Amino acid sequence: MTAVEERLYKRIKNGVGRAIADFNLIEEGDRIAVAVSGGKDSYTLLQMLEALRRRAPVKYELLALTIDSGYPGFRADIIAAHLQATGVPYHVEKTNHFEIITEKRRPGSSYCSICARLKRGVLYTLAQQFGCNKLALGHHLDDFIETLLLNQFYVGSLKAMAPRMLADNGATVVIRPLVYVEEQEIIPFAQQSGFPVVCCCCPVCGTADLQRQRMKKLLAELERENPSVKRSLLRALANVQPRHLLDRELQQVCAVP
Ligand SMILES: Nc1ncnc2c1ncn2[C@@H]1O[C@H](COP(=O)(O)OP(=O)(O)OP(=O)(O)O)[C@@H](O)[C@H]1O
Repeated sequence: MTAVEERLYKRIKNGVGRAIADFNLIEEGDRIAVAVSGGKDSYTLLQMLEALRRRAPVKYELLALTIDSGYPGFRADIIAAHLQATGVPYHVEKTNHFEIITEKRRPGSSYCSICARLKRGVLYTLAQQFGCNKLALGHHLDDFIETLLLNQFYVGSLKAMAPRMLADNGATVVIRPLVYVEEQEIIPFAQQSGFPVVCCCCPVCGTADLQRQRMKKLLAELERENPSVKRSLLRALANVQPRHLLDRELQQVCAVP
């Protein structure tokens, strides 16, 4: 590793360590399922959690989980070979999601959201089946703030993502240890690490989610004027001033007598 590569590796690892500490993401005895899609983010997540595990005073175990949704051309074998090489135990689950979505999707409904919902359900089930109390997902800082903006611009709600939350199944704790890591750190890291990134091969791969693309573009424009705009938006999520919002339920909580 060159000095520059080493610095990037340490910066990402420190960011993950900080998130773990700030949000109590990992505790003694945890068995964590790491959702690995074959994309740069979840490969990075797995590498960081495994590097930290080897030195952590807290004992925890990892299991990598990959869902093969059945899209023709999806190279689950490439992911499996990589996971095998990392030494982390893993499981690849083949599903018939492609068939289900093709048959059941109503015209106009979002392909990505149905696909993500189906995958999430299987990930929760598998985590429980394999005795994992937590599920780690590869969402990073940009995902958090793009979601924050999307919800404000298009949904009318003030919410982003949770770094730690109890899943709908009431049993699995979902964690997002890359919350402090920017996508522009992950891209060169994935390249320098030689991760075998594979395409999900779904029919809308790379063309979907135009609103998210719009947010990315907007943030890139703003960043040219203010290079710390993304960090500022992330800080805003940790610095909520309920008295200066319009939510009437919150107003009752903070009501001035
Ligand atoms: N097929 C899959 N198998 C296992 N986990 C998945 C799969 N698809 C998505 N995930 C999990 O959900 C997270 C968010 O999914 P999304 O499709 O938004 O991926 P992404 O932002 O492109 O990230 P990545 O680079 O890891 O694919 C991923 O980082 C990963 O942890």
